[in-house]
Amino acid sequence: MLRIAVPNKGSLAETASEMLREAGYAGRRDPRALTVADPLNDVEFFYLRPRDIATYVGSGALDVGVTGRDLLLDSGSSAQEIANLDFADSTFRFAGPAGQFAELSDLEGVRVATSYPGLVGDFLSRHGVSATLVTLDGAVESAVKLGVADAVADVVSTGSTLRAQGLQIFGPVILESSAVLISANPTIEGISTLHRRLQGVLVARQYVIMDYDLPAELLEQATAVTPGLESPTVSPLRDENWVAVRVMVKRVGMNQVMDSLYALGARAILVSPIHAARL
Ligand SMILES: Nc1ncnc2c1ncn2[C@@H]1O[C@H](COP(=O)(O)OP(=O)(O)OP(=O)(O)O)[C@@H](O)[C@H]1O
Ligand SMILES: O=P(O)(O)OC[C@H]1O[C@H](OP(=O)(O)OP(=O)(O)O)[C@H](O)[C@@H]1O
Ligand SMILES: [Mg+2]
Repeated sequence: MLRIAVPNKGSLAETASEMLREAGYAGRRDPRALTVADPLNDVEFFYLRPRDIATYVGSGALDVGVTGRDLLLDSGSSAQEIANLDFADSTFRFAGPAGQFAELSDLEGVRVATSYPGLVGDFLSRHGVSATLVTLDGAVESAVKLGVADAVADVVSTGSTLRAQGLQIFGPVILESSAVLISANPTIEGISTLHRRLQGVLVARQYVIMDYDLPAELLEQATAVTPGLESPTVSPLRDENWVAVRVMVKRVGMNQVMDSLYALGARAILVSPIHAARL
């Protein structure tokens, strides 16, 4: 039975559980349950703090888990990233009071507040900067105003939390993060099925099926607009000057693709969602 760690709280929890449900696994009926058995799929879920997941998976106590790339690196765990799950995208950045810091070397000797001392400490030492880390649990952006640090290093998504505290990003990007699937031993039986199922959910979320009718002589030009993942399916129509094309298209930008196809001469352009996929 594959033992899977799932975030129980925070930014990762809801989407992780949603993706697993869409992939056909049992979810939590009781939102406070710590474990859920799913004998039909031969897996058992353990709902844990996202920060702790890399520790459980790295030690081999659990086989595989969902966490953030930033949390994995911060933990120093020996678990490896086996797939990008493409949600909870963020960047990890330094920030300070507007105008006070311009580059990384300005951090020499100052106090930097963070909830990710492992990640930030490694980054600073790799770049030869020595600063004093002030480790906080959260709401790190308040640390400067409250006088316990001179700068911060934290997760940035829209940047509105930083702005609201009068802080400005500076220096290099510490890390581009997102939710990831991790394991200490990716060859464990069952992990590849879980991985493929989650990839299927990502495809179903990111792509649509596009069908259209097209004068046959325009097929090369239309294929340049919608190349598909491998190659479009082309079927004959009763009118032999026309063909029907079926192809996968990225959901983002699909309206521009429809406009381009229409301008080229395609008609009856239809879009349908993908409910599940195995590529
Ligand atoms: N605003 C955000 N946008 C995108 N990802 C985020 C955001 N805040 C945190 N994350 C990501 O969520 C993960 C942290 O999850 P965690 O549950 O520890 O923190 P949280 O969502 O900040 O919850 P809390 O701080 O309330 O415990 C990290 O991988 C981090 O990059
Ligand atoms: O760039 P933004 O879109 O503003 O998002 C970034 C903020 O979101 C997270 O905070 P969270 O709400 O999890 O609170 P926390 O600081 O207590 O972790 C993160 O720690 C940042 O503070
Ligand atoms: Mg947080």
